[in-house]
Amino acid sequence: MSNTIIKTDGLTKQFGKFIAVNNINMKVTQGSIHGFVGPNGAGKTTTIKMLIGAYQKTSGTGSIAGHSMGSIESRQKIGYAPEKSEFYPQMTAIEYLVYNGKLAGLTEENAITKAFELLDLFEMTPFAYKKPIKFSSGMKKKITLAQALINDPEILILDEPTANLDPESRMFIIEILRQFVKEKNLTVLISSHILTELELIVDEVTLINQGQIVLNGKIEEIKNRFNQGVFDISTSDNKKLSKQLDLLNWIDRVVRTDNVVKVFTKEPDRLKQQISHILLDLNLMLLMFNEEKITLDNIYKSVFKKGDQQESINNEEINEVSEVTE
Ligand SMILES: Nc1ncnc2c1ncn2[C@@H]1O[C@H](COP(=O)(O)OP(=O)(O)OP(=O)(O)O)[C@@H](O)[C@H]1O
Repeated sequence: MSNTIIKTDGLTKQFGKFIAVNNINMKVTQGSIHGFVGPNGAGKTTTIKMLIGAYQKTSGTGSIAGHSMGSIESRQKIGYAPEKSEFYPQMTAIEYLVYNGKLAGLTEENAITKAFELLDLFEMTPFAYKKPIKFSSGMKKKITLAQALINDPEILILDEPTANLDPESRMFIIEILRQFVKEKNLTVLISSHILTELELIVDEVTLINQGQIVLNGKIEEIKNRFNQGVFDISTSDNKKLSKQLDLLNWIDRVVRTDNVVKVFTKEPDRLKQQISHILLDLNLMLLMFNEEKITLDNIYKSVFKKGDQQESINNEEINEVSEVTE
């Protein structure tokens, strides 16, 4: 049984006449890593700022762990790391973390203990008494994340946490997040315009474009929905196999190359069920049978291509794809 910890209903934000976030329905499951993905200007930061209570909504509702978005109770549940942190020029890393810990309601003693624990976790202990303003972007990002974790939040909201980082720092941060989710049942909402790196860690995803949600759901369900039904098959006689498959009206296309028969079908399960009978009838030996797995990146590309053609996707379609199982 999974619970929804973040939920929005018709959430909307207008800046003057411009609708930055347009009537979005979004669900995030407790204990999941949820990718919030869309191109630049899609409305990710605006949505996040409403969720953390930094922006007033124009209309709609949002709840965080059962509390109204923006309320003190909801804010206490959240740790937030902005895309770019502002550091006070004179503050050292430890002072910055303790200051933020106290702002989040910790006693000085607890804030100090927690700050040193987090510096250790992010391998930043040697820099405790140095000033973050002078750090590299990777080091600044680690301090920003440590700040977001200082009050042991239930929900961590990260705006572009790995933007402008080298691959090693990205993997380091991703690993720490993975560890936290596993150990503390933390829910993580990560916004990014790059899907490939998120693909490794996210359980769920929301795709947003031009202020509207295009897709919201669990990765496996989404992948199944977009399942292409493309198979690579190799047998002792590929010519014979492709001739036979070509005769079947539920097979859309068969392409034979030297070693492989590529098969396209809208009925992938039927092919999986029947392939052994087909081979037996033809007296063929199976050498390879692979279903091409669709990547999240391909889904992203196909969804945004569709979005471009349609300008926007209407609400009925959004409801059809908004299915994070409760
Ligand atoms: N304070 C504001 N006043 C007016 N327009 C704004 C304001 N903040 C954001 N916008 C506009 O709202 C839209 C969504 O911006 P937002 O920053 O939420 O996008 P984003 O998906 O986070 O993009 P990025 O990945 O570039 O950060 C953009 O067109 C942006 O120009």
